[in-house]
Amino acid sequence: MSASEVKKGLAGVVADVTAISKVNPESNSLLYRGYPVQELAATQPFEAVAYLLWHGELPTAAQLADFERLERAQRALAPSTVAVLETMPPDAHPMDIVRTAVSQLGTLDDTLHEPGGWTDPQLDLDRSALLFAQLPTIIAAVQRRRRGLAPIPPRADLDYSRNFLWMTFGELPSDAAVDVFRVSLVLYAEHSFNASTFTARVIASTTSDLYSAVVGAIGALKGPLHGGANEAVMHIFEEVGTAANVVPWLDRALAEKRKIMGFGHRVYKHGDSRVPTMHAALEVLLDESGRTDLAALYAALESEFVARKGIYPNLDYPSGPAYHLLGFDTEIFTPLFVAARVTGWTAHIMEQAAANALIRPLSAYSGVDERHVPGL
Ligand SMILES: CC(=O)SCCNC(=O)CCNC(=O)[C@H](O)C(C)(C)COP(=O)(O)OP(=O)(O)OC[C@H]1O[C@@H](n2cnc3c(N)ncnc32)[C@H](O)[C@@H]1OP(=O)(O)O
Ligand SMILES: O=C([O-])CC(=O)C(=O)O
Repeated sequence: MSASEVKKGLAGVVADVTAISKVNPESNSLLYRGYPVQELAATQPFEAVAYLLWHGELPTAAQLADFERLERAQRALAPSTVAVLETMPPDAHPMDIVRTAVSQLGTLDDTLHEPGGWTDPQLDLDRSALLFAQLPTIIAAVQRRRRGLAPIPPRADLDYSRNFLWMTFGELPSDAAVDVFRVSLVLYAEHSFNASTFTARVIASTTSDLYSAVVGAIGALKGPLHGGANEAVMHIFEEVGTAANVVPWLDRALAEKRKIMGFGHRVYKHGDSRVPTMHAALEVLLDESGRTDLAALYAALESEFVARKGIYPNLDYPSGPAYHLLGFDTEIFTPLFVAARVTGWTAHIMEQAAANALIRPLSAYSGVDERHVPGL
């Protein structure tokens, strides 16, 4: 294997098949189990999208009701999970806290000790549902602790999106704002072999357990070239300040060869299929809040960067400011991505396990030629 054969970053490499989602950069479309993501975002509760990703079909009304009952019944954290959250330094990055909490959930799962329990398909489905139900409780508690506030217990009379916002803020925004949050979760849920999902599949391919694979995926998502970009976008807005500052700021940033967060994508080169839907959702919040300054800054940075580089916004560009306007701290944005993407990750972990081959590529050696320890 020579260095010239290397596909740096595995760019363009088809690593396996998947029936979970199809990203098509030519038609700028994204299908979850065959359904256009825009149609799901317009019509489905996030619970139904999770069900679709795991089972391959949208739930019937009875199946959705059963799943909602299960999800609502599992939201409360074990006292030991609450204790783990409380021992973490309050100023630790929320992604590190969430990663640690998921790892701790793995230690509570006795079925991992059963013969074959690590990769049992039914147990993996149960574990996926548990993570789905508990991540909002964990993330809301982390957000509140950052503000010196006690956690708010989950409310079984509220659906997933409403309960998440309730546990975080102790009040509910307008129905329109709740819907923006739901739309963001649907759009973030799944995106084929992105870096965090591929990480999860690599870990699953060793026949390790689902919690370990999700912990690894969280680590991969944290990076600003991937999920961490939604947080980084907000830092950029803060740094630029106003729409009038965009041109001089961009002159400097590009001269320094900085990456502008929230723009560019490995697969989509003509725009991200999810951005128009998320941008429309963001506009609802911009209108509600009267934040014409942020709307102007958003538009100015986008048009100036696209004009100069021909590189388009990705989903993190509209999601970052949307989460800001919903009231989340910037450091909580990527954990929100975790809560959404755990659905896709776990669907992929189960798909990998069902038709497994150890993922172990080759490398081209570029070190020194063979040599020998002196004196031998
Ligand atoms: C939900 C998600 O995870 S979406 C991705 C979120 N990540 C970001 O928003 C981070 C900013 N974007 C980037 O860093 C990149 O666009 C990536 C990592 C997402 C994709 O990268 P790749 O497919 O590897 O493209 P690559 O980095 O090679 O970019 C190609 C060229 O465009 C430039 N480029 C790409 N994105 C950007 C950007 N956001 N700002 C400035 N230049 C950029 C690169 O510098 C490179 O230029 P060069 O050919 O002169 O060296
Ligand atoms: O597909 C990717 O490489 C990154 C991305 O947009 C996602 O994970 O949603």
